[in-house]
Amino acid sequence: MTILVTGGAGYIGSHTVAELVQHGESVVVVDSLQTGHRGAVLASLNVPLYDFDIRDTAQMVDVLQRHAVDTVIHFAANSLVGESVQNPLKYYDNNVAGTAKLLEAMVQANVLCIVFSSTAAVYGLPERMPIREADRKLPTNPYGETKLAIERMFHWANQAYGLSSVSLRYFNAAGAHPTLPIGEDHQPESHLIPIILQVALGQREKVNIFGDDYDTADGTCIRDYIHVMDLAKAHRLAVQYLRNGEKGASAFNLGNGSGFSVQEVIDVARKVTGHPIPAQVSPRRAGDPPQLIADATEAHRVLGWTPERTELAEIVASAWQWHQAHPQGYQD
Ligand SMILES: NC(=O)c1ccc[n+]([C@@H]2O[C@H](COP(=O)([O-])OP(=O)(O)OC[C@H]3O[C@@H](n4cnc5c(N)ncnc54)[C@H](O)[C@@H]3O)[C@@H](O)[C@H]2O)c1
Ligand SMILES: O=c1ccn([C@@H]2O[C@H](COP(=O)(O)OP(=O)(O)O[C@H]3O[C@H](CO)[C@@H](O)[C@H](O)[C@H]3O)[C@@H](O)[C@H]2O)c(=O)[nH]1
Repeated sequence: MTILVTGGAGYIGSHTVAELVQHGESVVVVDSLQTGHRGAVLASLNVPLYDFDIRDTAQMVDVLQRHAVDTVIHFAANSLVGESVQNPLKYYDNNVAGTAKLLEAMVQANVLCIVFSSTAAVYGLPERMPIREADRKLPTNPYGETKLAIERMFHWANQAYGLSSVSLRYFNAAGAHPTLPIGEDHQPESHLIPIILQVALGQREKVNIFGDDYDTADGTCIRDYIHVMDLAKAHRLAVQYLRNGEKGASAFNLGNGSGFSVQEVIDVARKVTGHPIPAQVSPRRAGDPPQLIADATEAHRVLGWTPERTELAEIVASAWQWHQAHPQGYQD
């Protein structure tokens, strides 16, 4: 039994590949390398990397059959909120049409289990905190909208083709692998923690705080930061859940259940790095909800998932270790 990982050369995908390999799984990666890195896959030994687009149905069917794949983990997507507002069709094409093409290949190859990278962005402006899976979903940007459309696609594909799926709604991924040389390298970087650490490395002058007039204790946005290796573990458990014969289309939040403001993240990073990390308040970023905190009780109850690296200082220190060792990222 082999697991095919789309987007396995990307940030969360590569950590999940490493986790699977370390647990004795046979893994194959399909990644167009549009934002991923060959080196991120090379770090996990003996994992074949096929460099093609998930919309190439013929190649996908061939790889699914050749490697006797039983489950797909699907990370491949575009995922920049701001870009999705500027260019929504790119997101509908790569995320929604891309997933439709992937499912077409899976149905042809009779591979009927998928674990999917969904997001807290499906909720939009949440009706209550912490957020539960059944809460209202009204995305505030095309990125979240495409992820929600894909979740709905799984529902209908279940009815029509018997596809079983688990959608994992991540909150804010951060941190890096504790031993292998893999970590976060997005070009350009838009995520808060790596940006803060680039300031500590002297690569940026300061961090911009996007708004300090939100209705939160210190006025800055609150997020639920979750270590990338805890996300990786959840994918391994979700595959197990499907292999145990679970049918249908389920969805789980993945977060620590505690929120930290942008200001608090900067303060923690100052302690971890020993750098003053200059910060300045700038205007709000369009589409940012004030607060996103997960209720991940269901992932614990159903998948048996318990995050292990829950302290924010530990998560920031893990990212800091990677950025110090790889100040220019993968350099590919
Ligand atoms: N980073 C986060 O905090 C976060 C939070 C919630 C959800 N997600 C979701 O998790 C997934 C992974 O995020 P990431 O931060 O690791 O992103 P990433 O950009 O590092 O990884 C995505 C990978 O998919 C590949 N890819 C994209 N389109 C492809 C295509 N058409 N065919 C083949 N390969 C393709 C890219 O080359 C890249 O390697 C995404 O689906 C994203 O929407 C991320
Ligand atoms: O230079 C920066 C960058 C970010 N922020 C703020 O920091 C917080 C976190 O931002 P970021 O790291 O960009 O993450 P999010 O926008 O919360 O989005 C992430 O988390 C979402 C789920 O919560 C996922 O859907 C997205 O894919 C993922 O990028 C937000 O309040 C931002 O406004 C700043 O103040 N300054």
